[in-house]
Amino acid sequence: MHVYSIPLRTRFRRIDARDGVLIHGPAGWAEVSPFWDYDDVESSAWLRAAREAATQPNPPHVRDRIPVNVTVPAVDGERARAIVLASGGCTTAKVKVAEPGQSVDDEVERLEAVRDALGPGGRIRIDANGGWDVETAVARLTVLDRAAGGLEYVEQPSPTVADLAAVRRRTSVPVAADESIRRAEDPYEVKRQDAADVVVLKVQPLGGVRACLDLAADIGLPVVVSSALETSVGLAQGIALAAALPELPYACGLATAHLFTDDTVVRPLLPVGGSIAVRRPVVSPTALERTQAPDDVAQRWRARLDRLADVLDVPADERAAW
Ligand SMILES: O=C(O)CCC(=O)C1=CC=C[C@@H](O)[C@@H]1C(=O)O
Ligand SMILES: [Mg+2]
Repeated sequence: MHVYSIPLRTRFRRIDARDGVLIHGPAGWAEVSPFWDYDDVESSAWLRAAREAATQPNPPHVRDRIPVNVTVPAVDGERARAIVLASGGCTTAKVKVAEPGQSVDDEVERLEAVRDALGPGGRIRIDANGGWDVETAVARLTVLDRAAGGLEYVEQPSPTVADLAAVRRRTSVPVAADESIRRAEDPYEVKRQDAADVVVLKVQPLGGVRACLDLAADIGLPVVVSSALETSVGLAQGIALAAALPELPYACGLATAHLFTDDTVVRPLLPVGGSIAVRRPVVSPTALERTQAPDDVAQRWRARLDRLADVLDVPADERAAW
């Protein structure tokens, strides 16, 4: 197994460096990188996804390239513009909003800059990570929809499924559910409450590519595959899911290798012409050496991985092979 620690180019999700574990199995390398604020039971889904990737081949794919969005963190207008222009041809941008400590003016500036960089034909979606109450969301969406020159959708404007349903009834901007799917006890509640137009699926938190394919088939809503802010080893599972889905009407949030200063593979999964080629990237010994976590971080991960393996009752011989 390999424990990595890689600085991010810009602070994202209130973290400056990302760390996690790569485990090895008969089908290749796989990533386990639950955020540190997730408990062991929630994080065990991430290990379930990695065990699938390490032991089973990817399901058959129906497309060879995955259209992706550029992800724009909560940066100023100038940085936002530069990120879009350096995105590898992405014509859809996902812009972070509702960042603690920032104002609506910061968001307007960011969205105007992204629109300017994309041109009139580009698509802009925003992600509030559940940061607004319903009233704030409804008011903010009017302003931000105008600043962006039209929003494709808003991802998780408010925390609960009932909130999403309420926002959705009061705005013309389509609503996407992210945390209400990947952190929910019952992801189908979104469908039952008519709370979203789109669902965001992330392979690690939802327990693997096959679990996501089943969820997509059963929930009956359009799907966007997004990353969990992973190295290219983890991203490859998102790519595998996006490649296997029968329908893929939107660009996916899988262009996040750009947010990292380094990667665990020879050729990171980065977009060219706005899409990422479907392939499993090759882990290289030199990349592993470069991204090796300091001892204290590595020890914390080894202990955490053991606890997650206990939750899933992983046999000793399988653990030893990691
Ligand atoms: O969807 C994307 O464009 C990139 C991935 C992304 O935004 C996220 C990855 C991981 C954790 C989250 O805070 C965040 C999200 O909420 O979608
Ligand atoms: Mg999100």
